[in-house]
Amino acid sequence: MTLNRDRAVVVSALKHAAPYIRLFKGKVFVLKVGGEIFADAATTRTIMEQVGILYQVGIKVVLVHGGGPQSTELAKALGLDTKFIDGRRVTDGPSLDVATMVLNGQINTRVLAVCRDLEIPAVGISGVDAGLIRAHRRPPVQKAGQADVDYGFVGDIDTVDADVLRKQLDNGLMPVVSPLSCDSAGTVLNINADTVAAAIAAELKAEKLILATGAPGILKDRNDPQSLISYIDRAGLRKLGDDGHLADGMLPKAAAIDAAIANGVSRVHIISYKMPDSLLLEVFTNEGTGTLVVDDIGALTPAEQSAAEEQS
Ligand SMILES: Nc1ncnc2c1ncn2[C@@H]1O[C@H](COP(=O)(O)OP(=O)(O)O)[C@@H](O)[C@H]1O
Ligand SMILES: CC(=O)N[C@@H](CCC(=O)OP(=O)(O)O)C(=O)O
Repeated sequence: MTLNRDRAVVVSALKHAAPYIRLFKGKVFVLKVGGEIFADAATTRTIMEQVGILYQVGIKVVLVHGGGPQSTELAKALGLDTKFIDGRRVTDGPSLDVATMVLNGQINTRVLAVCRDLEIPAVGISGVDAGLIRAHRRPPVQKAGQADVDYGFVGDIDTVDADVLRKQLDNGLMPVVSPLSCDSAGTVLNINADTVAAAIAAELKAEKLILATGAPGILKDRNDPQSLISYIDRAGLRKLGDDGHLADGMLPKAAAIDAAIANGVSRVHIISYKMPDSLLLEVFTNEGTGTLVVDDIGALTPAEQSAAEEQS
């Protein structure tokens, strides 16, 4: 009896997923996974198993990883100070070495090793490889009433060469991208991983940009995990920022989301890796678990619109 019920559940789940598989087969998804997720072998495996399913059903996945907490940890072990301003790391020479070791070394390799075990044919790459990301060093930023902020070796993106990734995707490989980048003279630059993922998603004209993080999604009140916003549009997200509801790592994330949508990515999802199966639920069901950001709430499907109305 239980066996029959289990079989029925499996068959029903597959039937429900079938339209989404049909819709997304061959489409490009850019998935950014925050470094916190890779701090633990079990959470790493959980997210990568879900990535493996996306890959197996024919979605062309580009995985961009972070590594912020690990860079902070290594800097501390080396006796280096860490400073973030508006969610971006102030990166002096020694901090850049740390970021290089952590992002291109530790985290990228860790993800590739799990992919080997899961039989996902993944290739490690960073913004420095070929001409993937061309950036320039961010000039000192002026802040009203304060001294200029020099972020050091932090880059702002000029161009993304999507062909570097397309060649891999077209050959059935899954690029695993470290956000480290460089300028045309070969100066290595540190760039926030959400910023990199958004620029890549825009250049690849991705179907979706998915940001997996530790927060449940975008919160109306950042101290209240129950205040999750399920749907929001660009104007709403900007207002949230203007009203002071976004801080720390959510600042570059919100800027990246805004840039991705402005450049043609129609759906950006923020999901929590702490929610079981959040990636699969977001992709293969109509009821996501995190926040969906679109250009204009009016552009949502009727089912999504009624859910958005219920929420407001
Ligand atoms: N309104 C908000 N909603 C959700 N998270 C927020 C908000 N404002 C600030 N945050 C902070 O932003 C963090 C997410 O950014 P970050 O830690 O940089 O994640 P990641 O490393 O995954 O990119 C959350 O864990 C939370 O502390
Ligand atoms: C300039 C800047 O802030 N770069 C980030 C790059 C890594 C990153 O974004 O990692 P998470 O996604 O885990 O936060 C940093 O050094 O922390």
